[in-house]
Amino acid sequence: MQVEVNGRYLAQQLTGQQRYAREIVARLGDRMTVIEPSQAAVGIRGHLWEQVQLPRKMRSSVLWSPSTTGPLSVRNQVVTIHDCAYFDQADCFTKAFAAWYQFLVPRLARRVQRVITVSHFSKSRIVELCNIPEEKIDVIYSGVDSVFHPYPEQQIAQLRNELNLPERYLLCVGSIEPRKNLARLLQAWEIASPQLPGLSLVLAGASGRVFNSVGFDRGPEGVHMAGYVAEQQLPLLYAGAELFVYPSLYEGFGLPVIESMASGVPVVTSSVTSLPEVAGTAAHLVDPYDIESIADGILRIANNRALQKTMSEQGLVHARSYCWAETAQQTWTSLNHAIES
Ligand SMILES: CC(=O)N[C@H]1[C@@H](O[C@@H]2[C@H](O)[C@H](OP(=O)(O)O)[C@@H](O)[C@H](O)[C@H]2O)O[C@H](CO)[C@@H](O)[C@@H]1O
Ligand SMILES: O=c1ccn([C@@H]2O[C@H](COP(=O)(O)OP(=O)(O)O)[C@@H](O)[C@H]2O)c(=O)[nH]1
Repeated sequence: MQVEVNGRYLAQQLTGQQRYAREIVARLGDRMTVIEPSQAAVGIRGHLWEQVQLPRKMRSSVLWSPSTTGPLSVRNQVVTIHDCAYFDQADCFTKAFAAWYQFLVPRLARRVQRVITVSHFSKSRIVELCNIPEEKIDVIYSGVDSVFHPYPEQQIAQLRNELNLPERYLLCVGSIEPRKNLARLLQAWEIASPQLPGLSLVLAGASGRVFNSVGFDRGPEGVHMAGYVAEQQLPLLYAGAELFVYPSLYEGFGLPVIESMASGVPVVTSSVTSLPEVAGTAAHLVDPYDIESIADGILRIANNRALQKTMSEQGLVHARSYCWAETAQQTWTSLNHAIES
């Protein structure tokens, strides 16, 4: 049995949802046919393609939509809904994006055969906001690519040269958008940085059409905005960091947390939404709405080499429980469950 895949993700920049789709398709490719849109199918054109052209291109009986949206006319479908941020954090997105997702996703969730999601936190929000029974949803954790691991200093130094990075840095990776809480991170950095001589903060990620403003254009002094970092460079960027700081307000999973743990870097992240579930006991958790709490988390770890080493070891062990091959296997089981029903 071949499953057809909604390939709208192929026309989008690689962030969390697109990485998820790509990693699973790479492992189940022999059993899947990806229906590809044209490269121009982004934004509204992408949604039109998904609703109108994609159903016409389908041949087999089951469609998997891996990135939260899918065609409403196709009932024989499994959709992976990553989060409900367009409801719970609607202000972080443009009005049009939030309104369309609020209209589309609950209807889609009710129509399709099964729903997959990436954390128990997201499952609870989908049950409530999309009004579907919890038995219809499979929770399947995302994985981490084997390219994320500790690297020798020589290779990291080469990347620092290429990207013109500071010698010693704390890192945050994520789109430049309000949900990632960068404005509070910068305020916390202002409090913490005088006690961290020689350390800079590096922010990696791009802004996007669908997000509201984060409230600043340039990072203040001591903050290096690296822009979108190509995936070939990302493993070294993580591995070179002394600490990963990710005080996000809302995640469905939070791939960068596991990517940095797999890179051997200690993590400070938020105590809300999916992040405590995904980070387990291997990260230091802070209140993302409290600037002092973020600054305190940074200082506790950045100033303590012994704690950094312990957290790095704990993170490396914890990250091993997230594996794309396992994610793909469980996804196939869920798809088969839908096919059989
Ligand atoms: C970085 C970020 O916050 N991503 C969110 C966002 O995803 C964007 C969305 O899927 C866009 O889709 P569309 O073509 O329908 O406008 C993509 O273009 C962007 O590349 C994505 O970043 O919203 C998702 C839904 O809440 C969320 O899961 C994802 O983390
Ligand atoms: O400059 C960047 C910023 C992010 N990413 C990748 O984009 C994904 C972001 O994951 P997240 O779960 O934060 O997804 P989002 O909420 O941004 O969609 C991660 O796999 C990152 O490695 C990347 O390749 N380059």
